[in-house]
Amino acid sequence: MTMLQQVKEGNFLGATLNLDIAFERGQWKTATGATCELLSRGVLQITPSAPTGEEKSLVLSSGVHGDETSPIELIQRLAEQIICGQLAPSHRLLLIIAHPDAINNHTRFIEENMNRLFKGRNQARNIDCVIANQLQDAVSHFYSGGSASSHQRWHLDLHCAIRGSAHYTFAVSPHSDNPTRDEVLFAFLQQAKIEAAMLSNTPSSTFSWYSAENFSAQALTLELGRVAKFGENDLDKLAPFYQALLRLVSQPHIASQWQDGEMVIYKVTRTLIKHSDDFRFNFPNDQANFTFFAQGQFLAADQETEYFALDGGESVVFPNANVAIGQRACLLVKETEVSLGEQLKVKD
Ligand SMILES: O=C(O)CCC(=O)N[C@@H](CCC(=O)O)C(=O)O
Ligand SMILES: [Zn+2]
Repeated sequence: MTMLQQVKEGNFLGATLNLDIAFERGQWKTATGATCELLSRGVLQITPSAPTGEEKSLVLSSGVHGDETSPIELIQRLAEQIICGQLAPSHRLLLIIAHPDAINNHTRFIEENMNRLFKGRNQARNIDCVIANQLQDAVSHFYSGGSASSHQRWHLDLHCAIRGSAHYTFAVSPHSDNPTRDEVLFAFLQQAKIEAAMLSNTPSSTFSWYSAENFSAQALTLELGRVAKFGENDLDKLAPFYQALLRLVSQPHIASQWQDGEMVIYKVTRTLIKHSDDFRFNFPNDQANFTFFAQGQFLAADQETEYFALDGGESVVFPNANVAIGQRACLLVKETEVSLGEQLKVKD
């Protein structure tokens, strides 16, 4: 079967991962009248049957890290429902299974962490850089074809965490000076029963940051449970998220009111960067995300620099001493109150 035949039968994932079959571009209509366009391997654009120009342009990406499989399974499920005519989208969608080589390799990346390669054009020194460049182009092209309002541009980049976590699901809102924290985005998180959200305080070079910074998109990295192999994910635990996603995709509008108090909000207080191979944490490698350290507790050391928890204590997220030098070794966060309004803002 050709790639296009497989995708038209609903097997977006199988066709994407089979590197023995050549990529084939193609366009077709589903039974609900939606138009599907396979733009490149793992990149499927869907246009609703009667676009008004006011609908959302929604990027849903998975597989930026090859070993984070539950989001990939969810994107396959969504693609299949749309392709097979069981779900009629009300919005423009760009469904992405990002890194077939890393997925086939069952690893986070091949040579470089792709989710640090979205700050602009990369020199094509390896497959991770080549794909990151292609994805930047795909997203840029997709947003240029949608509504003029940046509030209608959304990007949910779906991941899962390497370690256990006090919050099974949580969101990372990238930092941008653009208004990318609309109330309706956080209302969606609550409808999806996402347990916590972290508000970043400095720019990063992640895929969600790319869309927020360059296109003012309502963009988030979403952590959906814990890394497991294909077939071993407990997708029932992600059912509230998937049901909310189906409503987001299929309904013209979702309820926009954010209810204070139903989701724990953290602000990022510090990003610890690994400056040398001597970087080490003063806690075990498998320390759970959001573990709290009281003020003054020794957290980490890097050559002569020592890091201690600051005033009121801090919680650690994504600790990883094995990252490349110059990259983020962890985030330190603190629970915070936010003010309600059109945009979520940290109360200082
Ligand atoms: O569990 C971990 O340590 C990593 C999970 C993961 O891949 N997280 C993303 C977060 C991106 C962001 O900060 O928006 C990553 O590290 O790339
Ligand atoms: Zn990830």
